[in-house]
Formats: sequence, structure tokens, C-alpha cells
Amino acid sequence: MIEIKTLTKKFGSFTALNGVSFEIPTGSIFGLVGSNGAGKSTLLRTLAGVYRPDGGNVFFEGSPPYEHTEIKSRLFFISDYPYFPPQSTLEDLKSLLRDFYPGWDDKTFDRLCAMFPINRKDKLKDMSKGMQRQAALIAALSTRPDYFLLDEIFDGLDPVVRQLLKKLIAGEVADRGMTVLIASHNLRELEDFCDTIALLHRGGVLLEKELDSLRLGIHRIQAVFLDMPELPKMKEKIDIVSWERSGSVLSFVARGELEEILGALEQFGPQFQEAVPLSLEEVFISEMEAAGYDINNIVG
Ligand SMILES: Nc1ncnc2c1ncn2[C@@H]1O[C@H](COP(=O)(O)OP(=O)(O)OP(=O)(O)O)[C@@H](O)[C@H]1O
Repeated sequence: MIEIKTLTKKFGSFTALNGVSFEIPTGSIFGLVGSNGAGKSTLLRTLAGVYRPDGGNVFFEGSPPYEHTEIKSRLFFISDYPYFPPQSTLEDLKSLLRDFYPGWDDKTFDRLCAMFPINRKDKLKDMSKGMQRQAALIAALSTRPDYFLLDEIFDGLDPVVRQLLKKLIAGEVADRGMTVLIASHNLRELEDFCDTIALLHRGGVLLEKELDSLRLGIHRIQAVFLDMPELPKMKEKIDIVSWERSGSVLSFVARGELEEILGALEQFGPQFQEAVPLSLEEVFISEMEAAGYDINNIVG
């Protein structure tokens, strides 16, 4: 388990993280979203032990990472700009990493090299941005980390590699109980992948939710009416968050149990009604609006 307690990080007089608190259970995938400058990289770097907090604490299995080197050898952090020693190849990375990470596994390395379309003998500095990320991921996963911290990892990866990567990470989580924290400015990238999402804004957590519970309590409904009911009357019966009307079609987002919403809607005599899946982005927008925030400029 990773525990983050009232974590504060300052750069001079600027506060990049302001009392951030949340927990990441072992064996889960936690997504951190937020716009540019929200503090995602700073948080990941502080968790990885690169920065020392100015206030609050980070605990991995009860210990701070910068005092507990054993944890560092079971943790892998891929930053948004992975660094490689000049002139090195993926084979060189293997030699470097296997001495430091006791979990290093040659078979995993060989298997991953065969899966990704990159050559382990090519110089990393000559590779494209996406290929460099793939190389970093191959090396990282070969250390078989217990804690995997990823900053904007999907950036520059094509859709096929992205899906392959999601599958590989989800497999490690399911098989070995790996714990993943992944930061992205793009909510859509995390939609089908994370158990929990936290929204970071100006160094603070605005919202933290398990995706299953988030999705269960909110629904989009489309209904066709010959005689369109008055919205205030519908709102007396249904907790409508937002709506759009186009001719005889009413589309609205409402909170509550789906069956109860559809049952209440029946009273208004629709010709047709159906529930349409909400995207994670729509769910977040509704949650943020309910909390009194304007989603614009919060999620990219
Ligand atoms: N080393 C540093 N020195 C001074 N300020 C910094 C430093 N690192 C980050 N900051 C500032 O802290 C804030 C948070 O930056 P951070 O890189 O953590 O954001 P982010 O959410 O990762 O953004 P992005 O999506 O653009 O990568 C920004 O205002 C940034 O300018």
C-alpha cells in the first residue's frame, strides 16, 4: 500500500503540492489526472524519492521511500522524459538494471523484446520518442516491480502498442499484485484501465473516486416524447444533472439507480427510452459541476 499524507512540496516560494492525501491499495491501478502544471510529475517524483517533501509524508508499506532503499529496488518510476545513458542500447540497460533490481528477470526481458517492435541493439538516442518509451517500459517491466510509477506513459505510443501495454500492466497487477500509479493529462486514456482516479488541480486533489462506484451512480438517458413533459416536473421525480432537447428527443444525465430513474420516467409516458453509456469524462464533468467547479481548464 502507498499512503500519501498531507504532502506538500515547494519550489522556492511556489507551492507545487499543497496537502495532498490519498491511499493506493496494493494490487490496484490508480490514475492521476490533471491539466499541465497541476503537480502530477512533482507528486510522482516525490513518491519515487527524487524530491523530499516539505511537509507531510509518503509511505510505502509503512516506510518513506528515501529512507528505505529496499523499497526503491522494488519500485520503478518512468518519468515523462525517460533518461538513458548516452550511447546506450536496450541490452546496455539490461546490464545496468539487473545489478540494482533483485527482481530482474531475463526471460521477461526476452519475452517483452519479442513483443515490442524495437531492436534491443539499436542506440536509444537514435530512436523515436515512442520507441524510447517502449524501451523504458521493457526495461522497467523486466525488473518486475512491486510499485510502478508512470508519468504520461502513453504519450507518443501508437494505439496498438498502447493496448499491448495496458494488457501487460493489467496482467502484472492481476498475477503478482503489482501496484500502479499512472499520471496523465488525458482522462480518456485512463478510462478503461484504472480502478480509482484522482483529479489534481493546482497542487491539490479535487476529487478521488473508484470508477465502479462513480459509474454506477450516474446515467445518461435518451427518451422520445410525443408530448414533451415540463422539465421542472421531471426534476421533482428525477435527480437530473444536465439535459438537452432536440425536437421530440430528450437526452439527460441523472443521478441514482438506473431502474429507479427509468421507473420515474415511465410516469411521463415516453414513446421510447434507453440508457446510453456515459464516458468517464462525462461522469467527471458531472461530478465536478456538482462540487461547484467548472471542468474547463481542469482536464485537458
Ligand atoms: N524543479 C522545479 N522548479 C520550479 N518549479 C517547478 C519545478 N518542477 C515543477 N515546477 C512547477 O510546479 C508546478 C507543477 O509542475 P508539474 O511538472 O508537477 O506539473 P504536471 O501536472 O506534471 O504538468 P504537465 O502535465 O505539464 O507535465 C508547475 O507550476 C511547475 O512550473
